[in-house]
Amino acid sequence: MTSSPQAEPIVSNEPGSFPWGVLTKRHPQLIETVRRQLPYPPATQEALDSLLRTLDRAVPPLEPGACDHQKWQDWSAPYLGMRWVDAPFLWAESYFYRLLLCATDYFESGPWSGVDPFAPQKNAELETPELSRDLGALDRLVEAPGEVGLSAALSAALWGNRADLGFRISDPSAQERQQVEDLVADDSSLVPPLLDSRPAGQVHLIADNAGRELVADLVLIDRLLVTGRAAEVTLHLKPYPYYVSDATTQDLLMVLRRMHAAGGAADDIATRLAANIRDGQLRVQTHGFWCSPLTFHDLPGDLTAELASARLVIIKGDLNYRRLVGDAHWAPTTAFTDLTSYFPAPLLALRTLKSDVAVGVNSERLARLESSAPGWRTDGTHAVIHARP
Ligand SMILES: O=P(O)(O)OC[C@H]1O[C@](O)(CO)[C@@H](O)[C@@H]1O
Repeated sequence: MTSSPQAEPIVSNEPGSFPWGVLTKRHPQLIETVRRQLPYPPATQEALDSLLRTLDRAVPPLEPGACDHQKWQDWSAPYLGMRWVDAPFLWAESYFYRLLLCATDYFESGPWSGVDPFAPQKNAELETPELSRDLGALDRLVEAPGEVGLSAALSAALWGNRADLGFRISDPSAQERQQVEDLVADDSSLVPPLLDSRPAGQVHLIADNAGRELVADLVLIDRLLVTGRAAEVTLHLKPYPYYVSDATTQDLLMVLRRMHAAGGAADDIATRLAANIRDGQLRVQTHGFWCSPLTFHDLPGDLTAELASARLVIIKGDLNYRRLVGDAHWAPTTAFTDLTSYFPAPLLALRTLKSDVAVGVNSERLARLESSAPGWRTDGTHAVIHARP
């Protein structure tokens, strides 16, 4: 009998460690940013201040009557009352974002209902020169022939994951650091054979960030549909704001609008995708699970059934990757395929590394990384393409 690999969950109580920095520095900064960027009334400012105060105290319960209170009560019961940094990192981050939405009355009826506290940051990104440059470059990408075009679209979707606003809050220089094109692991050669068995099948893309990353994801989706490599695509978005820049339906609409406004190939792609949404070839879905503090080992039955029929599930970003393999101190040489054998469909993970989890790295590469690039796991310069047929 073979046993599944095991590892200790990542917690944040080691001063100076990456997760410690997220919980003790980034989260307070984020509360400040939200408070500054939107003109919240006094009661909301007080709720945000109160959340800020709890961050170096005990983890508080969700208010009774809050949306999904019972679910969060179940997920949170083991950790309420302990220090934030002693709880599993994955759970603590997720719960922080849930409390932030509570503090800003996101789920309450009233004037602030459904107002995205991260909208100013997301909107600003849509006006950056970097995004304009990405949109302008699409004119060349659409002309690239089959394999070259697919590979360029995959690469753009991979590196688009660097554009993550939460990450930039605590590390503003992250975008200036050079990306390392030599991937830490690269299974991209497995992708064409996975897609090309006939007839074309269903592809699902579990999205990560809005803005630049979502533009790249939409270009990849368009490419798959236009070239007949996917018969239909399902795009999974977050049902509500999460981890600062995670993409919601509202963000999708903003991005499509920005692409239309750019003209050229960007406009053509947005026009095709809007038509695909109208005719059902591109389905946009949200599910509460994507904003839960759980790993994909706990995918609910409806999502498992849906993903099981996919030809390929594309999983974007760092957080989804942590949820896929488990947010634990794996030995980096642990096989990606072993950790993901439970997943109900063939999968492709596109991730730039922005947290400590690392798997599927061969031992020579690992030795080189450890000696020459000590920040490789967390500084956003390195990336992996992992596939499991
Ligand atoms: O947007 P992404 O790629 O999922 O990255 C989010 C990541 O940012 C962090 O919040 C901190 O870098 C990680 O904990 C998380 O995995």
